[in-house]
Amino acid sequence: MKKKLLYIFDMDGTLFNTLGDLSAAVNYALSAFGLKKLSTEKIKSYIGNGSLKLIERSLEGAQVPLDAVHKCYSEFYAQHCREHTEPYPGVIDFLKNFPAKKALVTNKPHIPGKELLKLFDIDSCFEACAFGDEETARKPSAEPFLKILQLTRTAPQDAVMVGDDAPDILGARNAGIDSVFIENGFGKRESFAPVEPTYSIPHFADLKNLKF
Ligand SMILES: O=C(O)COP(=O)(O)O
Repeated sequence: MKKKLLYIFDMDGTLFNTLGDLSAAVNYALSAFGLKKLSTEKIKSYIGNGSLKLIERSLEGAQVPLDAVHKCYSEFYAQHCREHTEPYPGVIDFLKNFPAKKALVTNKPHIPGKELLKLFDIDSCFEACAFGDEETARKPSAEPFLKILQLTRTAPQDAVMVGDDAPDILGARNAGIDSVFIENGFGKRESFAPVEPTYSIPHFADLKNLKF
């Protein structure tokens, strides 16, 4: 297989362990509307398809206004997205030193997304970024991937998506891009079975040893 020229990364569960801050923000919003808090494991299973979907799933059918809870969540998370969040081992080194182009396709909204890139001083590592609240459809649509390929002038066969969840693996497939599944992120293989990722690695730190 040919060397990949462009690595496209997912954010939550791939570059960063954001679970602590995402859970705190979900539970803050649920409590503000008089609802019971959820376990971190439960919230983890609801992450992946953007912040509105995260809140819709977390409401578990409760009769409260979705938009108002989402606003409450988003305001809190924007203020508190840096408290427990850390990059996974090997992430910063790979982004700063691996000799390939890098881009981001995340379903995370741009405000906390950009905040984390700045916090860890990696915003200049990416040639192009697609966030979850932009005009293009979110993963698993092919749209954000096609936008990134166009912006970086890369052919699909020269790119690879690195992600931990169904929207990443399915979105890459929809765009005709190979994928690498990170096994210790937030997602589970069952969520995209019977589709298979092109490659699968236990941890992000294994990425630099992957031979295409
Ligand atoms: O915000 C989400 O729903 C998930 O974000 P991600 O695409 O970076 O995993």
